[in-house]
Amino acid sequence: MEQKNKSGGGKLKEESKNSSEVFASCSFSSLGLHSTLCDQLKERLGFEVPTQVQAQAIPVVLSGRHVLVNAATGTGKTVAYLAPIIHLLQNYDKRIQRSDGTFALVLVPTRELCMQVYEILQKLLHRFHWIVPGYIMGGENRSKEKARLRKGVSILVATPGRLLDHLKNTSSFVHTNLRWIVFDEADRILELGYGKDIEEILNCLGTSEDKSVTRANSAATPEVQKQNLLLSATLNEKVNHLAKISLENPVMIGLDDKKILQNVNRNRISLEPDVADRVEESRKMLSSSAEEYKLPAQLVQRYIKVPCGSRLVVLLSILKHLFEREASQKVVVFFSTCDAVDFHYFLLSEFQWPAMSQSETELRQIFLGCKTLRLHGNMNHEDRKTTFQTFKTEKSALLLSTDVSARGLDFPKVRCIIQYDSPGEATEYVHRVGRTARLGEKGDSILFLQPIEVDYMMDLEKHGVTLAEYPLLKLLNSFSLYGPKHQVKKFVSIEMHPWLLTLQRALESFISAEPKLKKLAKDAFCSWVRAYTAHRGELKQIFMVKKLHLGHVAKSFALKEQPSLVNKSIQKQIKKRKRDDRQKVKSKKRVITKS
Ligand SMILES: Nc1ncnc2c1ncn2[C@@H]1O[C@H](COP(=O)(O)OP(=O)(O)OP(=O)(O)O)[C@@H](O)[C@H]1O
Repeated sequence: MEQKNKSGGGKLKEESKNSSEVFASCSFSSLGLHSTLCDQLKERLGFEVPTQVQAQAIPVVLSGRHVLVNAATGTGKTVAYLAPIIHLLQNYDKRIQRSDGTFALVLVPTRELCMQVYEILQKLLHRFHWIVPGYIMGGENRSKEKARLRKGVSILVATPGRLLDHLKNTSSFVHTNLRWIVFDEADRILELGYGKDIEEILNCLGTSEDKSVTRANSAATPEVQKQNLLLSATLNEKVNHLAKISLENPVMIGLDDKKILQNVNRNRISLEPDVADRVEESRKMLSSSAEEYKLPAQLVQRYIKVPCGSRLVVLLSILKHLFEREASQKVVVFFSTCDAVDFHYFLLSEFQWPAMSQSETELRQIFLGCKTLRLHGNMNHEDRKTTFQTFKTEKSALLLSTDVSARGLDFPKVRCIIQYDSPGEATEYVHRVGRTARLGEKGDSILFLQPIEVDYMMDLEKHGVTLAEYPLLKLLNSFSLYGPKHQVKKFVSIEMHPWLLTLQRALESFISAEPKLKKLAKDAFCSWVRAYTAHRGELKQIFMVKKLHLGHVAKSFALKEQPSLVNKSIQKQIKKRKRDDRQKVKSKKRVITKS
């Protein structure tokens, strides 16, 4: 408390600085939005003034131009496209009707994001009852969706697979009046392998590269002015193609001239002041592998270097520290696989502490006394929905998740993001950490790296991401073992720290006594190694499976022994790689001796 008071002045200054970086100094109505819509923004969502990205994007969308928006996570991109679309729809001379079908389509990569955008839409449309919001997504009941589409949905939020399904099979789905297509998290939609679906969708809707098709059709039907919008905090070369086939002379927001110039210099491209050329330069920039990503300036980013065998105990220690330091706390931990999420979820929900109490009377209690939730793609649809809503509303909770939560989800007040398993692509790093430090709020992120993986930081640095080291030893020394603070004796390395050793022993005996958990640990071990072998491209040089010590990996799942049966195929792969490498070295030596 004292500390808070001392730093109060600084904190206030910092907050107002953050706020001026995030918010614009104008009002929603000055951007041209209808007064009722401005009231809704204020009353239903509590938005007083627009964010910077909203102030830039809203007038452009209102003007009818195609747009590509690249702005940091948590800067308000959702309302930047929803508000102007609603304004234009309510402004039609003749009020639109349900029988007119769909006017705007918002494509999103995940079901959770679909629900989130739909909820915001509902709030904004409260006083525009003739504009009907709706959503369709994988996992939902198709016939109910068909019925909704038959009645008519004016603004439809959808995941690509399910949308294509209805475009092909629901004849009563009216989309002849479609005017807007929004790709929210455009790059992720494509990364998830929806590229083909998107092309098919654009073909079905008559909005593809061959713009003549649209024009030819428009001769028969009254001309509908089409407008497409692409948004993401990270754009990559995959978006290039989508931009090419779906955007006509777009306005680029967030791709500032300085960055374009940097890229022009890097690639020795000549820059013309003309808009079309700017677009082309920006596209070239997007395909550059070293694009700098935008991260919230106030986000404190750290890495923690942990030997493989100590990963689990260090994770538990950090979580314990976070939840004991602040009882009201929201934390997300990212894992690479669904099995890993399940294992850690059950472990954290059941692991009791102290496992070996010194006195008979000492009570054992759950190690981590916080509400723990999990979210991944293998869960059933209803459980996913419940977790999503619960984590949104809880004041204090821990969410264990795969990358299904990494994109676009807006969980209020998340204070810390832990990337326990590496995100792989730098874009995923950006989106994972983007679940905290939203809209100028404070946030911390911690990236776990094994000593053999530290080169990953160089990969992040290429994208303008730099991390400081987390003070692990200080944290470990703060734990007391059975009552009085233990004496920190000299120990050779982190993994020999008495706190970690005690915790590891406790976890291992707990797991070995619980067959259900042991099975989960083994499954998680296997899929973790499989995921590790699946890193792509240059990352394979950093995350080298042959450098892993599988016994230590097993230890990180609290297994005393490395599972032998289950990972035969993986071991074969590793042995083969080692053999190949040895042969390469031998043949090189031969070449050298010959020459
Ligand atoms: N003008 C505003 N005033 C106050 N809060 C706002 C405003 N605009 C957006 N917000 C809030 O900011 C948060 C982030 O908004 P949003 O989810 O749209 O960000 P985003 O840029 O799409 O993030 P991501 O890249 O992670 O998808 C949300 O909680 C939203 O309610």
